[in-house]
Amino acid sequence: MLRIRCRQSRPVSPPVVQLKHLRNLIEEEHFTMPEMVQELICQPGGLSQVPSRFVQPVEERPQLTGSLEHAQAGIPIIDMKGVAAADAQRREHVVAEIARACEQWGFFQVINHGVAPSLMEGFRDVACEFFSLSQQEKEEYAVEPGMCVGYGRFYEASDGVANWADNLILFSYGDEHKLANPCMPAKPERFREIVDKYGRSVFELFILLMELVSVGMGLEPDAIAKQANINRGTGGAAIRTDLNLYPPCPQPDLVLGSAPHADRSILTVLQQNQVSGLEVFKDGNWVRVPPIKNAFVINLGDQMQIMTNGTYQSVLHRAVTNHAVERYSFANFLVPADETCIQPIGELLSASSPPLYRAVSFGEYTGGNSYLFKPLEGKRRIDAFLVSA
Ligand SMILES: O=C(O)CCC(=O)C(=O)O
Ligand SMILES: [Fe+2]
Repeated sequence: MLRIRCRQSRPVSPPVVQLKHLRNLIEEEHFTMPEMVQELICQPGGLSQVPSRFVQPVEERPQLTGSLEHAQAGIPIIDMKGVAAADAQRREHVVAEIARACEQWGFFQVINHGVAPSLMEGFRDVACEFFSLSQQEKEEYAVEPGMCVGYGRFYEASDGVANWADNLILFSYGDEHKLANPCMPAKPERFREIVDKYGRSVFELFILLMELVSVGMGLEPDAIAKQANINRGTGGAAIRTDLNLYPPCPQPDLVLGSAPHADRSILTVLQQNQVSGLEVFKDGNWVRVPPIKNAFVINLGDQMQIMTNGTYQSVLHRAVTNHAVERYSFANFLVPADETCIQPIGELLSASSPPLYRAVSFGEYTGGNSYLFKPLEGKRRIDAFLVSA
């Protein structure tokens, strides 16, 4: 595993000024330099206490031992081997397993999913190499005003509690897939090439997953993709990829790497390194998702909950940190074009099963990505789109 290099801290350094844009976007009244966590922990003499802006209120703090007790509670692990081939029996079996996982968990892991292990490893390597660049080099790709991609601290809440995480956000597939975007790192050397390959391969997995979920609901294989207007290469659908770095934390029981949230995507496909930290809220407990090498963690996003008219739910999850070693996660979010209208699939509706959610364009749903910079109004945005709301 690549280690993060600590650089000398730089009390005043011109490149950091670029991060001022972040602050403009979050409209803080008082200017406080958003410092990357990676820099924070590299202070001379080390960091023994986390700054107060990272400290969660008591009720939100992770019960790290409690979470571990539930570690074996069993997020389903589904072997997708052979499912893309013409083996009807195998496909039926996997469809049933996915349907059960969607119903009971909203989360599952997949192995033998079709994305080559060497490509997953290549992606992990370039992502870790990016975070190992000097602060100055990384900040060449700092988020720009009005943009939702680049290097920064996207979920830094202006009046909430900050996540113990640094992020690099990019589009790895689709019309928005701008390899030429100035915020798309050109370093390390193979970064763009690997992101491009990875994005294409993960997109194929998304298509396959949507088919299997559709069939499991008794729908045509393309029902979900059609409803969300997801097509290969056209239509504005995209994969947004968040590269999350959670540096080791001196007080992991006080902070969260990622505060509880549900994803706003259709589906999320996440790769994590061999350090656990992802937790899913299930029956009142936080359940740890154990890392499995070259597996993907799949979860249903809010758009899936709307399209399935609530049959499947997007589930709250969070990331916790630890004091010993950095954790990485790379989350790919399948998102429709902003103008795509998301609504419950007609075939799932009847007189006894009326639409629970109103039709909403994805752009309206995300509110122009303002959620990247503002604290959540409650954890479940989806509730605002209930017909009864
Ligand atoms: O780090 C993780 O495992 C979770 C990240 C996550 O939930 C997200 O990026 O939406
Ligand atoms: Fe998430």
